[in-house]
Amino acid sequence: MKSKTTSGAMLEAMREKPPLVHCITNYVAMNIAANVLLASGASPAMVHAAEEAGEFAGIASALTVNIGTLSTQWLDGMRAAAKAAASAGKPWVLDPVAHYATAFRRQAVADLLALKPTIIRGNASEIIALAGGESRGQGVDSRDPVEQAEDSARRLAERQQAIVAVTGAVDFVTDGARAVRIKGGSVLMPQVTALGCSLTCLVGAFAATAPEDLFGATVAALAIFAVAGEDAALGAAGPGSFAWRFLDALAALDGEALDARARVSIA
Ligand SMILES: Nc1ncnc2c1ncn2[C@@H]1O[C@H](COP(=O)(O)OP(=O)(O)O)[C@@H](O)[C@H]1O
Ligand SMILES: Cc1ncsc1CCOP(=O)(O)O
Ligand SMILES: [Mg+2]
Repeated sequence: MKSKTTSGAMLEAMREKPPLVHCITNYVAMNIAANVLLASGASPAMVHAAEEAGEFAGIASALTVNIGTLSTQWLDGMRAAAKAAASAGKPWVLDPVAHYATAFRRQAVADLLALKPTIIRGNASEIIALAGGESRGQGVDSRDPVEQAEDSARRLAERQQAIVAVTGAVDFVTDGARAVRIKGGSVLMPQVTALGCSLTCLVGAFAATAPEDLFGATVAALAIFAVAGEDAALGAAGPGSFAWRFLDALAALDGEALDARARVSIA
């Protein structure tokens, strides 16, 4: 197997040996997220029941947890899975969808943060609020620019000892010490529901492929979304055709093209 030092090499390694990714995501995202992982080369499994989520996390190579359509039973499954992943030393990714909206979500996210996610991926409003700032988010949608979330992301990464990815027009990734920005994507992406949730699952897939370089894995997932988003926007008539073009664009990208076209810069 080639060394996994670039986003493209990680993509090729994932396709060579598709990782089993345990996704606890929401009802809205389940189908598109599974298709995004398949198009990228990973093997998704959407498993959320409290009775089996802990056991399943022991089988999978990485876990992703998303609170988009939360219930007490789902939360029990998330906690069991996060504990199992953490105790097995497997990476797990948290997507704190609209965590600022209700007391139930705020408490759920506090419980999950205590279980030490290795990576946190959210939009700018979610990351600002998670770091303790005033966010302007409305429901699941961000109303803050990523630039305004960069300091929050750095603080959150230091506090949680985690990698934090903030997405939007220009994405930002930090582990508290290092930071990069990733350009690309399309204005049509926030017009298609659950693309952010799908990206969180894809971060899990890259983390499963390159657990020795979780920062690089996070960047690789965001970079393939950025490049495939640009490709899908060419010729898309609107959000509907963008959505299926995006899956095709993910599947069509190879490692060499990803490395040649990813626009990643040190922040
Ligand atoms: N204005 C934009 N221009 C280009 N890409 C965008 C834009 N807004 C979001 N994206 C991309 O859409 C994907 C989902 O991010 P985002 O919309 O921030 O997440 P969420 O759906 O959780 O709110 C990411 O790949 C991000 O880079
Ligand atoms: C619309 C909606 N409602 C609850 S979860 C969800 C999907 C949110 O997806 P994303 O965070 O990727 O925009
Ligand atoms: Mg989201």
